[in-house]
Amino acid sequence: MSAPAVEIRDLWFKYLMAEDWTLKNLNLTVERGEFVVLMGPSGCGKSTLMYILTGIIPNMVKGTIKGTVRILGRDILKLQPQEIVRDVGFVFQNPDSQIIMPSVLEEVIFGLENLGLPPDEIRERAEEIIKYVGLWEKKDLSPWSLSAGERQILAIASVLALRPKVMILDEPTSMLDHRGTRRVLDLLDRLKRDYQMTIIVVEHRIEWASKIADKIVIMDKGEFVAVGKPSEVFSNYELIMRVGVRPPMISEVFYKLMDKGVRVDRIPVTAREAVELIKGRLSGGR
Ligand SMILES: Nc1ncnc2c1ncn2[C@@H]1O[C@H](COP(=O)(O)OP(=O)(O)OP(=O)(O)O)[C@@H](O)[C@H]1O
Repeated sequence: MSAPAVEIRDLWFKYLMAEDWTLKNLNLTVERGEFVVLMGPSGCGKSTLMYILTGIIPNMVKGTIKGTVRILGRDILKLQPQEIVRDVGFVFQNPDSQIIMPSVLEEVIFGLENLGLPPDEIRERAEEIIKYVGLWEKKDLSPWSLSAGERQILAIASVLALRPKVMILDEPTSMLDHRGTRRVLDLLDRLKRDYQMTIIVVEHRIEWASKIADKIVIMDKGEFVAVGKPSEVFSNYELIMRVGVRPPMISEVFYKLMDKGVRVDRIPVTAREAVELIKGRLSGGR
């Protein structure tokens, strides 16, 4: 039986100069092909966890770590960054921090050159991925002539070209306008559909997350306080309110109905689920 995509066991982390633990006793299993959305208030430790999953901690940022983190069965706390990038792709909040080459095509080629592939194969792979993400018309342009959303798509394409088995994205839409956000989220939808890639993304767009996520992980003060399907996590009204994560709008409507004394069998997380619930109730009442 193959190992899960990610296994985090009893993970604790404290930054070098910090007094308190930033991550406290984290445990999580992400199966291959799962789409996980990580949420939580600012400063709760989301980026810190992403840095551990990608090897930035402990290779570039130091601190005290306890516990184990296995990706595809390998203990990544013991691996060098170049060994980790074989399996794990990382996309930062700010796409501009990853761009260095003068054209879109060269940018994607640049990352592939480190893999030691024959030049023809590098070009083929780069062209294929640029077409897939919809930047073909712009392949010869400077990355700096693209919109911020397109630059983030380019950053994702450069990582995808390396064919990672696990993609980690830390708030990839936080610097984008509505249109840029839409493009990035649509691309993540397609990656899930077309490649069943294991994806862990920090993202606050709750309506989108509720539709796409296999698993939602809610973090608060360095701990995982809820892990489960969107419907399980958002049905926990008290917890959602305590942590201060905004639930899907449709869930909020049903919380309010509950407050008014209406019997609610289950909290829906999408409009479609709500329609089914209401339809069931109306036809049952006839
Ligand atoms: N290099 C560092 N040294 C010491 N403390 C740090 C360091 N980097 C982050 N922290 C602290 O660790 C805690 C968690 O930060 P982190 O960036 O992981 O949170 P986050 O949930 O990603 O926040 P945000 O949503 O605002 O990006 C914060 O209290 C932060 O101040």
